[in-house]
Amino acid sequence: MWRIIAAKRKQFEGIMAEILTSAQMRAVERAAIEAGRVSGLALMERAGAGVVAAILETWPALAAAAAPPCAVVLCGPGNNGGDGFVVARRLAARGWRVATYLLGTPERLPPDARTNAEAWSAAPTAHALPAAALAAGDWTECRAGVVIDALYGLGFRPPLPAAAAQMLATAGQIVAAHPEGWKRVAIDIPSGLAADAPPQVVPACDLVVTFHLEKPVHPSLRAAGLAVTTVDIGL
Ligand SMILES: NC(=O)C1=CN([C@@H]2O[C@H](COP(=O)(O)OP(=O)(O)OC[C@H]3O[C@@H](n4cnc5c(N)ncnc54)[C@H](O)[C@@H]3O)[C@@H](O)[C@H]2O)[C@@H](O)CC1
Ligand SMILES: [K+]
Repeated sequence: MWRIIAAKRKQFEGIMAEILTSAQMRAVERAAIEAGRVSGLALMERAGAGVVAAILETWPALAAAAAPPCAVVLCGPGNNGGDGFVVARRLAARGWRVATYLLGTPERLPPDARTNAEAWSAAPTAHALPAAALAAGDWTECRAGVVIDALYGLGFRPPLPAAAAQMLATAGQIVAAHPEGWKRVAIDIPSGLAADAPPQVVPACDLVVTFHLEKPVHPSLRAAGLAVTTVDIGL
């Protein structure tokens, strides 16, 4: 009897070990950085590289298309936005047509995100109305592409600001105009959802790419039919 309970408990702990809360994930990252095993910047580079690899693995036809695909990258004010700038730089290096839209100002980005914003563009632009700038972009000729949601990740606390909701809605219109060719990818967590709680509403998204281990929100997203990929960033 006790052996069965002990075995069940071990099994339960095994399942639990596959998920980290946002605080646990931050603690793992901090420990790796403080031990000198990796820098925050290197982790961000691995995260962005992992997102690009997941995109190419999920949709190989995008990379094989005759015309270069497009990427619309929505970057938020924190390190999730920093991941977005890494993705932008890496997709552009592959010949994709890439545009970034920053919610916030480059000067107020945290250091690693700012470094990547500047590596992407010597003069990263802040749009007073990112959704309006996004709507003004002409994507009609671009039959294949991705919208990258890098607005908020582990640091998000609801509610979603209206400006962010507008950016997601406007980007959603680009995807809706090309139902076959464009995909939506969320970095770490679809923006508007809290990492540590089941979602109230499951957003439209074709792929969620998270890092190291899933967070409490991810199993519910998978259960709702969303594809969730976990990338090893060497932690
Ligand atoms: N070096 C690092 O710290 C790494 C971070 N990673 C990425 O960084 C993310 C976490 O970064 P952060 O901790 O900066 O958090 P986020 O980028 O998720 O967001 C934090 C920012 O959003 C703002 N914010 C949160 N909720 C808001 C609301 N309701 N209204 C308005 N503003 C709001 C905060 O004030 C802050 O400016 C992860 O999800 C992951 O994508 C990965 O790149 C791995 C390495
Ligand atoms: K996100």
